[in-house]
Amino acid sequence: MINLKNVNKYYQNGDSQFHVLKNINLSIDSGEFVSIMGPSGAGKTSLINVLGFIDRSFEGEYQFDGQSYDTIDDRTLSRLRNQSVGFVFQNFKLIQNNTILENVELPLLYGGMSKREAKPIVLEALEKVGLPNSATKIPNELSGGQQQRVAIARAIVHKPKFVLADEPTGALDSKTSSEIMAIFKKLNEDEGTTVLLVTHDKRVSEYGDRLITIFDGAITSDKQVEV
Ligand SMILES: Nc1ncnc2c1ncn2[C@@H]1O[C@H](COP(=O)(O)OP(=O)(O)OP(=O)(O)O)[C@@H](O)[C@H]1O
Repeated sequence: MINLKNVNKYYQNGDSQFHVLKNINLSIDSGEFVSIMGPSGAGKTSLINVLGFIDRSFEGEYQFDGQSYDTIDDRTLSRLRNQSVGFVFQNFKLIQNNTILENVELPLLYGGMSKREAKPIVLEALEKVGLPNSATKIPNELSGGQQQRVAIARAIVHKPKFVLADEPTGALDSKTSSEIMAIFKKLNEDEGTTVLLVTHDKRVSEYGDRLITIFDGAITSDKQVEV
């Protein structure tokens, strides 16, 4: 599904260039659960931004489902992003003035669905993340762990090709982190959801079936995790 070939990325800082992604070659198949670990500044977020069709200013090739997308226009790219990727962030990024239902329905409405059509699909997604009775609440009425469940529901509601989770447990205590990771694991095992997860936390990374380590902009190891 995902195929990065010789990807290099540079940030321009005035006159100097910073080489943030170094010759990245990476293939990820549908259904995988991949953890990406590396120290702060290693380039994890930069890599996620390339993988999630947010950043296209890189050298090399990104083939997605066999197609190279570097020549498509910005509007098509953003449609591809909306349809193909579900994002989960460390700080949830929910819209505080909207209800949980309104937060989770957004990817479906972007895809052209009516609110009436979206509602049962949203309720099913909330059920999957263990929040069956929260649709009319607002994010502030929920705990951090519950808000992250809402963010996961929003990320999966439109059945994207893959979910990108950037430090999804970074703001949570260890018990809540385990609960959140159990949801990702269940989605991966029961629904075949492809999960790409960035974390600093070794215990969190162990939920994945494959562990990629990135150091100084380069992939330094990439291996299946023994069970
Ligand atoms: N827009 C930018 N312009 C210049 N340098 C940047 C920019 N964004 C990131 N960097 C630098 O690139 C390096 C990698 O950043 P990146 O955010 O990808 O790392 P990371 O592994 O995600 O780190 P963290 O775990 O702290 O989030 C860092 O040294 C950072 O300072």
